[in-house]
Amino acid sequence: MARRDPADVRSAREGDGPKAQGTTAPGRAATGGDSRAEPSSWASAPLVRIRGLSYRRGSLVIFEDLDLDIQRGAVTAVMGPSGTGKTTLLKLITGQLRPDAGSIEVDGLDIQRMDKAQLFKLRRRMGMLFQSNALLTDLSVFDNVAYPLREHTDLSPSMLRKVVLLKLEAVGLRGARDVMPSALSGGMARRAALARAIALDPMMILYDEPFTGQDPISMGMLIALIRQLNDAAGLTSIVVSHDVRETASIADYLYVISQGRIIAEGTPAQVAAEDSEWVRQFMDGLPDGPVHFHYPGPSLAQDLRLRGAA
Ligand SMILES: Nc1ncnc2c1ncn2[C@@H]1O[C@H](COP(=O)(O)OP(=O)(O)OP(=O)(O)O)[C@@H](O)[C@H]1O
Repeated sequence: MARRDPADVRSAREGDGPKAQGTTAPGRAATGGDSRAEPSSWASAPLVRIRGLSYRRGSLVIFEDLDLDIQRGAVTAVMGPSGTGKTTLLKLITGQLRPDAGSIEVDGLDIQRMDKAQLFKLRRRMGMLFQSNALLTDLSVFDNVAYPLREHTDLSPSMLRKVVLLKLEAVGLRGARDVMPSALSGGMARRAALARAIALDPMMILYDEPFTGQDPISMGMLIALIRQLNDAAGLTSIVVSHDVRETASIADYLYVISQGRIIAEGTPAQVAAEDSEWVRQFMDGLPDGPVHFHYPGPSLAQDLRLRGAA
């Protein structure tokens, strides 16, 4: 797959990229026909720039020669079937995993060249919302949000209190500050974790499956919140998800990943108009298609024969 430079990405967004028609292999599709305006901030260098990324787990190829940009000020969604490597991508961006090949730059810094101390410093500028929320169960909502501030700043108690209350206000949980995590609903727990993720005013926030396990009301609140926080706080957001409709509703730009490669990218309207069978299977939730139901392995007959022989 040819590598792109930012001009190619902009070109794809503007709809003049090559359009893959009914591909039978996962090729990248940059599609056209969108009317959504491109934020002016996208003109500057991307906040995250990934080039030629390859990553394996044993013999399993997770990414192969992947190029991807996260534009400043935008909500970028990375979507794809379960097990396709979305969480792995977030771990690579935050330097928790090291690529086998390729480069990952965050805010102009090559994370492979950073030592541990530099990585920790960079990670403080990135808020992460985990699938599990990772709230500290022995601490109240207030103290969970205060935790990173106590760890990483010298704020006075009164200033710290103000910051925590403002973060809780932003997610609608100021009134629940004394509640313990075990007494929170799933949606409230996710919002408390979000308040903690923004406690240190990160430049970027990474959401790992933020809508999983949420009822429709909580999901609606989260969708609105992700967009509002991004725009009001001047954040850059990466949303990793397989919830197609919800994610597309707030994203400025989408990447669809399958089998280690980007199979489509563009604005939600551009990706929705894409007609390759790989993209359609994912976007329309089709059980049959190029992504197979069965995990790769020997045929059933072979396996049964082997078992019989054992
Ligand atoms: N620690 C690990 N050791 C070995 N393989 C792993 C490990 N973590 C993840 N994998 C494998 O890497 C692949 C990508 O996993 P990852 O969790 O990134 O996928 P995902 O797209 O986030 O999935 P989901 O949508 O289900 O959360 C999967 O096949 C998974 O089994």
